[in-house]
Formats: sequence, C-alpha cells, structure tokens
Amino acid sequence: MQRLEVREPVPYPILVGEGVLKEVPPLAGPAALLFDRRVEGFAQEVAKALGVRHLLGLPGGEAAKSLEVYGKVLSWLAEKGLPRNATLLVVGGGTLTDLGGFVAATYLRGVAYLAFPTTTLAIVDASVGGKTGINLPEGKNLVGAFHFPQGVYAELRALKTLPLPTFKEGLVEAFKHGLIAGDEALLKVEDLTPQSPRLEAFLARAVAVKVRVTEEDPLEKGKRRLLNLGHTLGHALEAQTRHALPHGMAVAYGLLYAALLGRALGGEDLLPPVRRLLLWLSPPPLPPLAFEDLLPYLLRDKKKVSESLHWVVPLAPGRLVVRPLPEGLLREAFAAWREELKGLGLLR
Ligand SMILES: NC(=O)c1ccc[n+]([C@@H]2O[C@H](COP(=O)([O-])OP(=O)(O)OC[C@H]3O[C@@H](n4cnc5c(N)ncnc54)[C@H](O)[C@@H]3O)[C@@H](O)[C@H]2O)c1
Ligand SMILES: O=C(O)C(=O)C[C@@H](O)[C@H](O)[C@H](O)COP(=O)(O)O
Ligand SMILES: [Zn+2]
Repeated sequence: MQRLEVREPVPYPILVGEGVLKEVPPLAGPAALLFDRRVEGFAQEVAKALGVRHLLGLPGGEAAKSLEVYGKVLSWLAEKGLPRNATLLVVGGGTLTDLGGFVAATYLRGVAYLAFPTTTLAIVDASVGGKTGINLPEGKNLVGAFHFPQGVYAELRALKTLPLPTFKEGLVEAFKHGLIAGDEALLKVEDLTPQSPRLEAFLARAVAVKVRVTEEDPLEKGKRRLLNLGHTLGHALEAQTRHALPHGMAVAYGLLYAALLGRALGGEDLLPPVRRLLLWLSPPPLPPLAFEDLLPYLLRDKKKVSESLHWVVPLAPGRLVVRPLPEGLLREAFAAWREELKGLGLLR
C-alpha cells in the first residue's frame, strides 16, 4: 500500500493499494454516501466498514455532472436532514467525485467529504487536488468550486470490474503527468494492465505529480494550469460530441494537438510517444471536424484571460509554457492534427 500526505492548502492523506478501508479513521459525525451504481458492491462494503446508513446510487458518466442530478442530490441530503457536521463519502469514478465534491462544497455552504475513487482516472487525477464541478450544455466543468477532500482512499480491488478501455483512459492523465513533470516512467503506459505488479507504484507516482503541482498552486493562479495540458481541445471535443467521447480519450486527442503546437514553437518532437499512446488506447475515430465546429467550445475555456485563450504547450518533457497563440498557428496545427489522425486511422 502506498501512502502520500498532502500538506497544502489543507492536509489530507491519499492511500493507494489493497485493504485501504482499514486505514479510514472513524467518522466523527453523521454521514451519507454517494455511489456509482456500477460499484454498488464496493460501496456497500465502504458503508458497512464506516457505519453509513444513508446511501444514494447514481449512474456514472458525464450525465451525473448535470444541474439536474446536482439538484437531486442536494434535495436528498436535505430530506435526510444531514447537518453541517456531516461527511459525504463519494464512491465512483471522476464524474462521481467531481459531482460529489461539488455537492459537498455547496450543501449547507460546505461539508466534509472523503473520496473512494474506483477508476484509474479518478485515482491519478480527479479525486486529488480539490477541483470539483459539473457541466453545462455549453461546455465542460463550467460550474464548480475548489473544495478539498479530507482523505482519498483508492482501493485497487475496486478496479477489478473496470472495463479495459476505461482502465487505459485513466492512464492518459498519468501520461500527461509524465510530460508535465518530465518523468519518463509515467510515459510508459503501454505495457500496464490491471494485473501488473507495478500498477500500485505507477498510480502512486502519477498521483505524486498531481499532489506536487496542486500543493504549489491549489487555486490555479499559475502552475496548476499545466494540469490542463491537452484539455483545451479535449474539452471541446467532449462537448461537441455531447460526451460520446469520454474524457481520457478526448485528452489523448488533445495531447496530440498540444504536441503539434509544441513542434510549431520549436520544441522537441513529442509526436512519437503521443502517437504510441493513441495507438495503444485505440479511441473511437473522430468525425471530420472543422476548426469552426470546436471554436465555440474553445472560447469557453477557463484559461481564457480577457479575450485571449491560453494554451498549455509542451516544449519537452518537464518544459511547458502557457501562452496565447496566433489564430493562424492554431489553424495550421489543426490541419496537421487532422492529417495525423488520418495517418493513425483515427478519422472517420
Ligand atoms: N476534478 C479533477 O481534477 C478532474 C481530473 C480529471 C478528470 N476529471 C473529470 O473526471 C471525469 C472522468 O472520470 P472517469 O474516467 O473516472 O469517468 P466516470 O466516472 O464516468 O467512469 C467511467 C465509467 O466507468 C464506470 N465505473 C466506474 N468505476 C467502475 C468500476 N470500478 N468498475 C466498473 N465500472 C466502473 C462508470 O459508471 C462510467 O461508466 C470527467 O468528467 C473529467 O472531467 C476531473
Ligand atoms: O486538476 C486540475 O487542475 C486539472 O486541470 C486536471 C484535469 O485533468 C481535469 O480534467 C480538470 O477537471 C479540468 O479542469 P478545468 O478547470 O479545465 O475544467
Ligand atoms: Zn482531465
């Protein structure tokens, strides 16, 4: 079992491994548990271990991150009369931890929450660092809050039911962390499987990158923007496809675009590892999109400063810049991106 201690802006532990439930301290007050129905068995185990009686199951996926579901969960907590000293436990993938974290941030102006991530993506990224939120039809994560968990407990036994494509998707965010930190070991995702003996150490290494960045800049005033590598285009693809393309796959497509931007700015050629990532991931091929199809979504990116979009561009592993770019360069890179997709057999 791996244990990391986050220190800033609030201290909380992150445990990754088998048997982590034994490490959760007893709950101080009343509690409620929100879970993804696909992991009901594990959620029952968590509830039993911690003596939680109020449970609400929801379908996972982006549909969970809607104003409608958000309102439904708030009303459920209010009906149960959960007080301000209650703790919300959230069991599921990144969509559940984003939704549940946001509910915890706003119910009674904020209650404590514990995350029990059940996807690789939620373990290495979504459950850590306090970004919570939901989507609007206009785009991804347009409503949210920073609200930090009191603990993150990643029980790897819960991954046993995870479909292989979803397992792989989470490792895209680990690959992203490898590019950000210049950690070559995190770029080697292709030979990882749910059975790999090195999985636990690999996941913890990827979490450590997220912890370092969010400790340094918890509220995304500067360095934390690096964690958005691949996300400006990725989020636009998710929204434009009405979430037919899931997050990790969209980010992988976005990383390819980011690598092309890096090459255009004179950076190292990062295309070979990103191409390998995409071939291994094998995401659904994209329709023949035009730059204009994505533009409305790109313009809602939260890194925009006044009228100017800011792009996270990798110049080499561990060397990234965040800056505005001329539209001509963005369009040229988009044309090159489509050519790349054609070459990889990823354009319909
Ligand atoms: N807050 C953050 O810092 C942050 C970081 C990265 C991603 N995200 C968000 O996370 C979301 C993506 O997370 P995700 O990839 O975990 O998606 P998800 O929560 O939709 O889970 C993916 C699928 O796996 C199912 N599932 C979950 N755990 C399972 C298990 N153990 N066995 C079988 N099925 C299981 C879900 O029901 C869903 O169908 C996106 O909304 C993204 O925006 C947030
Ligand atoms: O934690 C962060 O900061 C990130 O940007 C991590 C991303 O992987 C994640 O998808 C996040 O939800 C994106 O946030 P957003 O602010 O771009 O909506
Ligand atoms: Zn992400």
